Amino acid sequence: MSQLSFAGHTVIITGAGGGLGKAYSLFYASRGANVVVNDVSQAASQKVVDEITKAGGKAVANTSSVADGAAVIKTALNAFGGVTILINNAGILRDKGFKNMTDQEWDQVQLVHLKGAFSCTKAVWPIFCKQGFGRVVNTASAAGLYGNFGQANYSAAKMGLVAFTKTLALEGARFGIKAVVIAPMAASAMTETIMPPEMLANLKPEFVAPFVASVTHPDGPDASGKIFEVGAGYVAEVRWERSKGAAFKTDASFTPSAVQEKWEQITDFEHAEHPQGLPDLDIPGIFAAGSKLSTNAQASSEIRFDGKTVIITGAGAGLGRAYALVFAKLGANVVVNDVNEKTAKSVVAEIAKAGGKAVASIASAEDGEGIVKAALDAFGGVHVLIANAGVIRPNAFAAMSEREWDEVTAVHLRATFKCAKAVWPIFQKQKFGRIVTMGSQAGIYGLSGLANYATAKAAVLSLTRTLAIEGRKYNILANTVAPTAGPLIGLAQYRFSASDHVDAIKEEYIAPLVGFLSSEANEDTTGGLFQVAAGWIAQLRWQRTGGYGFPVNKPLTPEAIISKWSLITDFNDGRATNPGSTQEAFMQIAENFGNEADDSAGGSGSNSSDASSPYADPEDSKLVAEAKTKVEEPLEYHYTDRDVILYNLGIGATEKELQWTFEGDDEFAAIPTFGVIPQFIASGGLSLDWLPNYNPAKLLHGEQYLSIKGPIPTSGHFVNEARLMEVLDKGKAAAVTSIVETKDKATGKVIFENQSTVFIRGAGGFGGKRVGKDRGAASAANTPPQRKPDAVVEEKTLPTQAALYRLSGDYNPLHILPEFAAIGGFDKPILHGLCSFGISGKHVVKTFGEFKDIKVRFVGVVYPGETLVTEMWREEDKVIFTTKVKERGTVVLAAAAATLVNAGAPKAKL
Ligand SMILES: CCCCCCC[C@@H](O)CC(=O)SCCNC(=O)CCNC(=O)[C@H](O)C(C)(C)COP(=O)(O)OP(=O)(O)OC[C@H]1O[C@@H](n2cnc3c(N)ncnc32)[C@H](O)[C@@H]1OP(=O)(O)O
Repeated sequence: MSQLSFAGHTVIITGAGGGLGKAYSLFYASRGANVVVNDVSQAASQKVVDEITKAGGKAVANTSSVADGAAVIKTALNAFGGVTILINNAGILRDKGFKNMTDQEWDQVQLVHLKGAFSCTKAVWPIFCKQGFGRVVNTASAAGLYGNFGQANYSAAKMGLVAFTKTLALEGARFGIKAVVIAPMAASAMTETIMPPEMLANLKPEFVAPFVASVTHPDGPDASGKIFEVGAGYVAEVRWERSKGAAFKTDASFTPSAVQEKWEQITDFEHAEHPQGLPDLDIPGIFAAGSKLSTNAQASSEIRFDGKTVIITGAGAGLGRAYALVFAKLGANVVVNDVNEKTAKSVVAEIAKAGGKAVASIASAEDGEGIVKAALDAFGGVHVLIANAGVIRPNAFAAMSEREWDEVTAVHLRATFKCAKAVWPIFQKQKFGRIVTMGSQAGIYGLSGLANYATAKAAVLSLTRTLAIEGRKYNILANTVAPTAGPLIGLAQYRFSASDHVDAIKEEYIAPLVGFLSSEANEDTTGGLFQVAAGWIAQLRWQRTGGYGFPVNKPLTPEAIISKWSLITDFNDGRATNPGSTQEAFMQIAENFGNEADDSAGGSGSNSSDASSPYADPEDSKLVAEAKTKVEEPLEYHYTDRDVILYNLGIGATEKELQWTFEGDDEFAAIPTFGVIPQFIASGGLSLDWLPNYNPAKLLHGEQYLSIKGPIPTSGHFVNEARLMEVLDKGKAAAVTSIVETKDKATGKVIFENQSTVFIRGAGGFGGKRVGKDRGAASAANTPPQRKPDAVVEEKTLPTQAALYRLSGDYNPLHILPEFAAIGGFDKPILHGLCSFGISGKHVVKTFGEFKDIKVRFVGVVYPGETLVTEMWREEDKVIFTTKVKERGTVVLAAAAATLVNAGAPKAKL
C-alpha cells in the first residue's frame, strides 16, 4: 500500500516531551501532520518542536496541564485552525506499596491520567462531532489490564482509560469519531531494573508510534473500542473472555454455600463466550432457566460469618442493603455505612429486629478511617470490606460536566481506595482480610451515557487486582463483582422498559456470590472479576490474540501493521492466550526480542569495518565474516578486596577459609577462577544480535577456558580487549566463542586470557561451519581415565547461590527472574555456569593446589540449592575432572581439566 499521509491533519499529543509522546510527534510530523507537542516541561516540548521544524515539519509547543484540556486544545486552534487527532499520552508514576501509598500519590496519578484524558477529550469532542471526524487514542498499560505490584494508583487509572475509550467509541460512532486504547510496552524505569540493555533496545518507542498512526489514519483499520498491546515489534489485540458460568435457582437455597458448591463450573472456561458490549445477557431467559432448576446443592459446611465484622459502604439501600441483610443473617457483625442517616438506621433496625448485630456509620464512603473506626468501636475489629457505595450521573459525553465526572470518580473509585487503605493495616496484621469491590458491565464493555461511571468501575477493577497481588501473602483476597441488579443500574444497563423484568434483577441475587468471596471458605480466589445477574454467575478474564511479531531490526511502519491486521486481530486461529499477569503478558512480548528479518543479515554494514579479523576463516559465511570484523572498544574493570571476597563467597568460600574471606589474612587471595570476572563485561557484552533469531533468553553458557598469565592481585585496574573468535552453526543452535585478553592498565601486562563459548538455542541454521578449530587446551576433550577418581569433593550450593553470585557482575535475569527463566525453557532460575565452574575450580585448588589454566564444558544445568560433586583424576600436570549434580545424578561439567602450577607438590588440604 502507498505511504499513509497525515497532511492536513492536526494531531495533539500530550506528554510529548520525551519517550512515547516524542516518538509519536516525530512520526506524525514525518508524515505531514501539524503537531501540537504538549508537555509541562517547556524545554522538553520545545526541543521536540525544534527537531520537527528543523526536519521541515510543522509543530508548536504547549505547556498546559492536561487537566486543563481547553488550554491544550486552544494552542491547536490558534496555530493550525483545528484538530483531528488526540493522543492522550501524558502520565506520571507514583509507585508505592499499597500500605504506604499516600492520598496525594493516589490523587496525583488519577488527576494526570484520568482527569487529564477526560479534560482533553472533552475539549476536542465538540470539534470532532461538528466536523464528523475525530480520532482519540488513550494510553493504558499492562499494569492496568492485569494489575501490578506497587502500582495500585497507576493500574487503576490505566484500566479506567480502557472503559473510557470503549464508551467514547460507542458514543462517537455516529459522529465519525473512533477511539482506541493501547497498552504499550516501552523501555521504562521498571524494565530498566530487570532487563539487560540489549533487551531494552527492543522496547523502543519507535515500535509503538507506527501502530498509533495506523489506527488513527482515515484509511486505517477500524479498531474503535478495541484494546491492543504493543511493544518490541509485537502487536496483539486483547478482549474479554467469559466462562459459560453456572445457573442457580433463585430461592432460599441460593446461598454463599451454593455458590461454593458450583465454583468449578463458574470458573470453567471450556466453552467460553466473548461478549463485546451491552446488552450481552438474556436476563429474562437466564431467570426463567434458573427457576426451572431444582433446589441448589450446598457445600458440605455452611458458610457463616460468626465473629467476623463486615463493613458495607452505601448499605442504606439497594445492593448494599441486600448484602447487609445476608451477612447479618449469616452471623456477621455488620457496619452499615451510608451518607443517608435515615436509610442506614432503618437497615440497622431491620437487622436488629431479625436478631442480628449491626451499627450505622453515617459518613461519606471516602471517609475510610471514620468507617473503620466505627467498626472498631462497635465490634473491636474488621475482617471484610464490601466497597459498594456509588452514585450515578448519566449524561452524554458531549454534555457531561466536570462535576458529574468528579462526583462519580470520587464515590466509586476514591472511596474504594480510601476504605481499602483504612482496612489494609488491620488485615495485614491479622493475616486475614476479604475485599469485594463493585464493578459493572459498563466498566467491562463501556456504556453510552455513562463515561464517568464506566471509567470509575474499570479503575476499581484494576485497583482490586493490584490489592489481590499485594495482599496475597497476608491472606488478603480481593475480587470484583459486576452485578446486574436494581432498578437503577440494571435498567440503565439493559434499557428494560417492561416492569416484568424487575423481578429478575433483584439485589438479593448478587449477595450469595459476594458472601462466598468474602468468606474463609474462599481460600484462593483473588484478583477475579465475576459477572452476576438473575441467578447466574460467570467469571471473566483477558484473552489475547497470538498477534504479530514484526522484525526488530527494521523500522516498523503503519503500512506493515495494516498488512498484518488480520493476524493481529485473529482470536480464532488457535494462537490466542490468556495472560493473567503483567509478567505473563510481558513474556509473550519478550519472545519477539531478537526477531530479525532474514534479509537483514549483514544489512547496512553500519557495524562493520574493512579491517579483517585475526580469526578470519575462509569457511566463514558472509554473515560471520562481517561480525568478526567488528572491533570492540576496550573495557576497563576496576576492583577492590571487597569484590574479591564477594566473588569467593559467591562460589562457596566460607568464614573459616579466611584466606578467601578476610582481607586481613596473610594469605588473602582471589580463588584463581576469579580470572573470569574482570573480563565478563567484555565477553558478556559482545553483540550477538546479528545472529538470525537471536533471543538472549535462549542463550546458555557452553564452554569456558581461562588461562592465568600473571599473579592475581586482590585489587586492580584492568583493561579488556574482546574479539569474536569462532561462530559455529550447530543446526538448531549457534555456538559463538569470544576471546578476551585482560591486561593490567598500568603495566600493560596480560593477566588473563579467556575463551568463552555461548550456546544460543534457536539461532542456528544460518549456513556457517559446524565444527570448530583445535584451540589446544581451550577445546581439549579431556576424557577422564578408566579408573575410580583420585579425589572427590562434594558441596551443597545454597538456594541463594545465584542471587549471591550475580553480584560479581553477571546480572543475566535467567538466574534470578522466574519469568525470564521460563522464556528460556526452565521451571525456575538456573545457576550461572561460571558459578559451578568456580566451585569445581575451588575443589581442584583445595585438593591439588593452584592451576594456571582451567577449561570446562557446561553440559547440564544446575539449580541453586543442588549438591555439586567434583570427581578428579590427576594425570601428570593436569587434573581432569567431571562435576555431577548429586540429587539428579546428572553430569553438569564435562571435558574439564586444569593445568597445575606446581605439578610436583600436590596439596591435599581437604
Ligand atoms: C563469560 C562469557 C559470556 C557468557 C554469557 C553467559 C551468560 C550466563 O549468564 C549464562 C549461563 O550461565 S547459562 C548456565 C550455564 N550453562 C548451562 O547450564 C548449559 C548446560 N548445557 C546444556 O543444557 C546443554 O549441554 C546444551 C543446551 C548447551 C546443549 O545441549 P544439546 O542441544 O542437547 O546439544 P547436543 O545435541 O548434545 O549437541 C549439539 C551440538 O552442540 C555442541 N555442544 C553441545 N553442548 C555444548 C556446549 N556446552 N558448548 C558448546 N557446544 C556444545 C555439540 O558438540 C554438538 O555439536 P555437533 O553437532 O557438531 O557434534
